[in-house]
Amino acid sequence: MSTTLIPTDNVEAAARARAVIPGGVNSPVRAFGSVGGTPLSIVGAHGAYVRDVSGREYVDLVASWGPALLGHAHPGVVAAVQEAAARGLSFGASTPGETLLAEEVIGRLRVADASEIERLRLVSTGTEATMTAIRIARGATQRDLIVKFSGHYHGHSDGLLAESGSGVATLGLPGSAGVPADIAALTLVLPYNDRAAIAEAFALHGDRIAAVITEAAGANAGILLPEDGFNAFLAETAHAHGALLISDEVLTGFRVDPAGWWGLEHRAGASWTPDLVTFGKVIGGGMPLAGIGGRRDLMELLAPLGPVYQAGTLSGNPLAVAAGLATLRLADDAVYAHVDRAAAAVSRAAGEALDAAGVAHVVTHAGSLFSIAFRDRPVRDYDDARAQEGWRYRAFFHAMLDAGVSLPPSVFEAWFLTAAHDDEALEKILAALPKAAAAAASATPPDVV
Ligand SMILES: Cc1ncc(COP(=O)(O)O)c(C=O)c1O
Ligand SMILES: N[C@H](C=O)CCC(=O)O
Repeated sequence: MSTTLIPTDNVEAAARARAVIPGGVNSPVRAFGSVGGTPLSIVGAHGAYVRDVSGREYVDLVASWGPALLGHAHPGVVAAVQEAAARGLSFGASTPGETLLAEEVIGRLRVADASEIERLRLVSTGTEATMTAIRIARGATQRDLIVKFSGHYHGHSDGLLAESGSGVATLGLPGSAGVPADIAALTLVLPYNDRAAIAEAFALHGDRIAAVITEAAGANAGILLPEDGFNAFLAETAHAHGALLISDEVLTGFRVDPAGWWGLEHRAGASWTPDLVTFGKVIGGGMPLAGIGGRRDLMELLAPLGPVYQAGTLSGNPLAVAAGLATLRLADDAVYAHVDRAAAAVSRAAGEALDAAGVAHVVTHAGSLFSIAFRDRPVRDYDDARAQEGWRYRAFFHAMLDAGVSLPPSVFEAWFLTAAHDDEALEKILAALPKAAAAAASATPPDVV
């Protein structure tokens, strides 16, 4: 028998959740694993704010881990979902909306006519998108090995969890139990931004590598920015050996630019093109939706046209498509300009507050995405990210939370601004920063009593 009463404080909500849900969460990053304390149990959100079970509101810098580009419950997105819901929740058949969304996505990627993204297949999660992209790459090349980078996160499929970022990094895990050794052995994990390591891997295994999968810009071990020309180098190296480049834009896609990270690099003059690209988060506007895009010859390897199988009862769900389409149509240049300005204001103020408190730190940006690492040198790869004084973030995070600002509960996650972060919300964040910086300054490492 379940009780229908909703808890009215986070402690009770977490206790009840833990009694029926492993760890009390449906995704480990929500568990406050590295910052400690009681996870928020959220009952609602609007604009730049989330509200917990106790009725307390927080300025939100998690943004559902990225999707809420326009802010929470944007009226235009909610109306689109309500209209779609009134027509039926799911049909298990094609819908016109899917085509409109694919047209919108492909159109956005036509930056300077450089895009080779000609087809899009919709799935429900970023995990499915990267898993499918890899299957296409293996089907196309008839090869088995995959290259990924340590500290990058591509979802939780078996072959992609080794030295993964996000929750795997937060919990300090090397990967995941339950992945057969034979599967793990098919993934070569290399240090990010290390061209020599990549050249060596291709020299040794080039005829067995199906694809390199990379976050377009790393954002799951804090921000790991690709060095100048690094993505182009990956494309050239992969292509020189008959392998493909899969650019994972689940997090960056449609968030850092109307055409994602790839669009940002192209507007700055780059000319590389991924063979396959994966989307998630913003493409679904807060509903479960993701996609794989690519050249026609590769994408038409997918069933029913080709031999690579992929399917999904709820793939292209009409409510999710309605939310994604409304979000992308509303996300005009003014939205991106606002998010860029808001991110610049918050990151600058955070840096100034930490400077004033004498805390060694480095702020790294990938467009409007940014993160703070507690070290005095740039963060180039996962080893650098792990070498920081991450324990300072715990004190910083809780001081912000006490002041009514909800940050990502891990130093390895990016901060997300939205179009709904107006002056009032930004002022609340800025006002909270000096105290949080002071808390970070006086924090002690976990083994010091
Ligand atoms: C870059 C990247 N790829 C893939 C994923 C997996 O997406 P999902 O959580 O929707 O499975 C995520 C985040 O979760 C991500 O940040
Ligand atoms: N860092 C992840 C996505 O980008 C966090 C989302 C999750 O795993 O729940």
